[in-house]
Amino acid sequence: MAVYTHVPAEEIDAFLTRYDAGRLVSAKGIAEGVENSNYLLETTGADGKGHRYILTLYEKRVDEADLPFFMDLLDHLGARGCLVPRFIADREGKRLQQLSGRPACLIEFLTGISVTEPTPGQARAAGMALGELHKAAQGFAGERRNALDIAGWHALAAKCGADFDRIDPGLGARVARELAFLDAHWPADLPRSVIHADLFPDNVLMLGDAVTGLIDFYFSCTDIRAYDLAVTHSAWCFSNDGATWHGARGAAIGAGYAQAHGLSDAERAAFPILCRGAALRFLLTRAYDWINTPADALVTRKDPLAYLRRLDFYASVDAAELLGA
Ligand SMILES: Nc1ncnc2c1ncn2[C@@H]1O[C@H](COP(=O)(O)OP(=O)(O)O)[C@@H](O)[C@H]1O
Ligand SMILES: N[C@@H](CCOP(=O)(O)O)C(=O)O
Repeated sequence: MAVYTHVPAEEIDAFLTRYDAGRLVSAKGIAEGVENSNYLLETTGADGKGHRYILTLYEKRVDEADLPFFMDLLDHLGARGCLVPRFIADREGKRLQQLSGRPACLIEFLTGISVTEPTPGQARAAGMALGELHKAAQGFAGERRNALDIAGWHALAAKCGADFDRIDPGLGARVARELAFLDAHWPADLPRSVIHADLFPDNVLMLGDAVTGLIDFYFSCTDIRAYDLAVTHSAWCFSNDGATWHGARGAAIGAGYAQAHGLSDAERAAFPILCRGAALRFLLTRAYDWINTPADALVTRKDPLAYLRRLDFYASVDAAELLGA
């Protein structure tokens, strides 16, 4: 669940008076998500016809100073046809507010559901949506360093230290070996751009095979563009526990991305290494959370070993296996 800050309905109703959004009809905490507190709001709407919004309160992991980057990025992408939610400005033009002591924003609600077992058709649509996002991101002037780059992985691994082996005996040594491999082989000259960096199925809203929204840009940053495809591949092409590889989804994601954006020979050749990096990144953040989240916390911890299984798979295959011939 992800409602860390509980906001009384009266306070949300008063908050809404700053906007042309109507009066509050209902506010429901959203269980999905792990980073922020999210509410689904129903209001009477400025026109009395009823309207839905997302209210997000930013918790400790999102730095308030980064919010203008995310807001400008979504404006840029939205203006170029990407289905992304806009941050809504109040009557004074302010998009960032304070609510219950937290930075808070009112955000456009997008329809659609997140799939849990994507079909190849849905994987293809996700690959296309990522390619279109990368195309639309061209010309975006904002930049944000990826805190979870290779240096960030080293820092996280150091913080986990001896605790890795409490998760799985030998995990610390496996992570150290992988970091050494990636230090030696991480590509230095692939094209970089703004990337989403967390395009998991729960961050893609769909109706059937059609993408209706891309959400949760709070990890977006500037990094190797094809690394974003590797992150998406790692999230969409396996069973949740990482034990089963779905090759048809991999080929579909690759085909969708190639159609919408294109993938160079150099990006394709580096793809298995980029996937190893992606798998290690999520293994590390999940391991850190596993170690540091009390077992009785309200948020559900995600299994780091599901990403160790992906990592082992990526270390054993080539690009043709991952993306189709
Ligand atoms: N703009 C939106 N439109 C519709 N639903 C949304 C929107 N933003 C968030 N949600 C819902 O809230 C959930 C959590 O949002 P998310 O941004 O992934 O949270 P977190 O940053 O805490 O991981 C999503 O899985 C989705 O169900
Ligand atoms: N996608 C990450 C965790 C981040 O959660 P999100 O709800 O912000 O996508 C993972 O699965 O480890």
